[in-house]
Amino acid sequence: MDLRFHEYPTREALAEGLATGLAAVLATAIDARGAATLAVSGGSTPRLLFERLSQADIEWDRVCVLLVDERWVDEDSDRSNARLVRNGLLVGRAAKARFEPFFIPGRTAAEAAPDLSDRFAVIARPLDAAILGMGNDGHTASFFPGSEQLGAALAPSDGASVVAVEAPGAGEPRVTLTLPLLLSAHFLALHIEGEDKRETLGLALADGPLEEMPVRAVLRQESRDDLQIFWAR
Ligand SMILES: O=C1O[C@H](COP(=O)(O)O)[C@@H](O)[C@H](O)[C@H]1O
Repeated sequence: MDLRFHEYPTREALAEGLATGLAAVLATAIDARGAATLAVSGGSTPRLLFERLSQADIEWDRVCVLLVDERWVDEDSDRSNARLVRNGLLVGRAAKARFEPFFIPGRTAAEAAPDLSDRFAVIARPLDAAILGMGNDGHTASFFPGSEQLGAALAPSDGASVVAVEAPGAGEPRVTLTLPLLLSAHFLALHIEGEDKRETLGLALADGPLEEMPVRAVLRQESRDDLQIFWAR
């Protein structure tokens, strides 16, 4: 598999390099279609990337930003991925971007998922860029080991673009974009940092059940041997 592995000397250099690449992808989409769609991960890894990307000199008012997954918590929670995006990415030049959060107050993830699926099928097609993260349990987006909904998230029989997910290691209930939608992204990257994540990546690239490390669903896609992996110590 021809995975493209980009190693940077520092996390700052990685953020600069990936932000520059993403800005070019978004600018190209804007030139071609007049609009661009960017799906980003939450968690802790993207903070520096968001800081750099928010300064990119592109037509942000033509960019739609969404998350690849969300923890089903209110935006005033530290666990909210939407909060991270609003505070970290949608500032400076990028404040003009349109953000499409998942969380709907007063509804559970399971209740909201069908409506979100319909809505994001329109919003997210096409995805110009999708940046995935990875947990040391081998999850990516909200594709978690031990989740009853993993099959539906990886191969939705009804063509869903968003599914609700629960898993022992997930903390709270979540929603996630489904794998087919993520794989449709023109530019698809996995952004990981630290020796621990590199070790986890090594395990994920080795033989073993996909269900134990769902990130394998992305790494083993022959149709996406252009997956770009960004890593810094
Ligand atoms: O829960 C999540 O975790 C992963 C990895 O997060 P990190 O803190 O290890 O960077 C993230 O990619 C995902 O979007 C998030 O919901």
